[in-house]
Amino acid sequence: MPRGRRGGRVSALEGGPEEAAAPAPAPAAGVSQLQPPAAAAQTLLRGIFEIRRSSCDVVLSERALRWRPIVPERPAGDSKCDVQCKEEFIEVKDIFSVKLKRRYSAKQQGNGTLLGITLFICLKKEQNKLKDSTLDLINLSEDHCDVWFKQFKKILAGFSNRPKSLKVILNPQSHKKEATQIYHEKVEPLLRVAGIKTDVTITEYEGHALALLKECELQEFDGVVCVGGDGSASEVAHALLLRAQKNAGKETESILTPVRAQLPLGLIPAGSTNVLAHSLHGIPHVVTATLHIIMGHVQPVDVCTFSTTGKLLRFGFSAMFGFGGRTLALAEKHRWMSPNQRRDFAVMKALAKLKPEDCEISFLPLISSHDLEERKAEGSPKSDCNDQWQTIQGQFLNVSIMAIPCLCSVAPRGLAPNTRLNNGSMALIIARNTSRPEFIKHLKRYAGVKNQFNFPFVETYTVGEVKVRPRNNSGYSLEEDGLHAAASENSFPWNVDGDLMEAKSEVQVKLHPRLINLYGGSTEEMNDSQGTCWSSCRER
Ligand SMILES: Nc1ncnc2c1ncn2[C@@H]1O[C@H](COP(=O)(O)OP(=O)(O)OP(=O)(O)O)[C@@H](O)[C@H]1O
Repeated sequence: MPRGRRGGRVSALEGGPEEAAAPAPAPAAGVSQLQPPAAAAQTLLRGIFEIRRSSCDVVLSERALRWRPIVPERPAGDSKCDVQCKEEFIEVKDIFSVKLKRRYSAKQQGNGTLLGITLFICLKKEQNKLKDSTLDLINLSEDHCDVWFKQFKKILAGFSNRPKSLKVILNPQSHKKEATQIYHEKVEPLLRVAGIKTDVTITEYEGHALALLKECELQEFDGVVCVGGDGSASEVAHALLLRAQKNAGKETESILTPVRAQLPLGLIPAGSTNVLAHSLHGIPHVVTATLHIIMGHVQPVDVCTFSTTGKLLRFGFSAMFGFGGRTLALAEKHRWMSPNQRRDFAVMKALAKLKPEDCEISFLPLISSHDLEERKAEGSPKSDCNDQWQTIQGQFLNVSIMAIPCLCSVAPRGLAPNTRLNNGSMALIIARNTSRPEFIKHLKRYAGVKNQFNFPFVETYTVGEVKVRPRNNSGYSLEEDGLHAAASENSFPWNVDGDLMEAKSEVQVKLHPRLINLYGGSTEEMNDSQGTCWSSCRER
């Protein structure tokens, strides 16, 4: 029974004062550079566990858990030892749960046989992906494991930014109706392991999330999670922001300076398009999104208000007018088709009927950070806005106004690659009237990585506010496209985060920096990451 023998060896060391503060052994030659920056942190516990079938000397400090296989000394010294003795470590901040590991047999009653401790870890993988993993620390001694278990629990309790209770809103109709399955198979098990309490509402109709969040008690929750696509995510974000205005005693009809949402929002991608989750996490990956929520990674994100004649229509993150709005209007009229089918059909139909919108577009340009620095150096006012509205008029095929990069499968760098989640500006991308083949070329360019906007008919601006005023009062009629559907008279379709918004006249889009916190890590930071210390240690 090798495990028993190892357990016996451990018990010789366990429980005594040496467990709490023994000096760390000198690192083997060539290993010291593997030490994380926290190497000097105070040792909390030291003991012996079996890890991946090797008996290891294990040291827990405030910042990291390190282990090194114990190899019998060889009288003549042996370079092989260097390889075998290499230290590995995980950072304590990557642990999201700890459990006692037990074996249960059919005949056994009670708690089962203690085998050790299991740590649940969040690993960074390639392409912004996060993955859950476990690390077993095997030791059969109840007392030994109890000391370590309590210490891990204490450390985890110190992560006050991690949610303990979440309100979950799930749209069972998203995409091909798989949101419920995704939640139960991939999300809920991880939330359970992390000890997070959940209260799940399955939406029954469009607008249910909005109605629910208007009234429901939210005090007991640390955050809200939406399982669905962009339409659901945007509805929940809008609802949280409306709720915050109401709580702050603000008039919700005409908001000039909205207050921030009180609770962070987590987005689990389960829709036909998952642009919001994709932009937030750099990848539309359910486990990644769930782990960001569990780890309490929070990002402040810029939000826009959409208003007409001074009245707030809604909050949102991105909008398209013209081709983007018409395509969505067509797709919505064909909900009976599968998501991919209706998207392709709508794009083809809108391209076939391609026609420009006669509009006036006014915008407030923002000064780039480079120019701002120059201004500061010259002692000019610090404002990043030049307060000078600019106006352009003409025939436009599409107008995109985006506060976030809008990453999606057809545009891996995003529909607005030059903006960031919280850089305090929006991208205004205008496609003026051109031939259909040229416009298609422009659309196809999104699939590449560069020169998306390198066309004579495309203009891009960095702005803080935009007003779009259609000059043709006849509005948009779906009947024109032979669909015989009742479109609202004199209204124009806007695509706001994948949701259809109809507006009769001028729409004003205003950016509000960092208005909502979303659960997610910084994608820049994640892209830079070279993987966890643990995995990099193992690869060396
Ligand atoms: N039970 C329901 N029945 C019908 N519609 C619903 C229901 N629950 C929510 N909705 C509405 O469905 C709309 C679209 O849902 P969602 O965005 O989740 O999925 P999707 O359309 O497949 O994805 P995407 O918007 O990313 O293309 C949302 O605006 C939401 O209000």
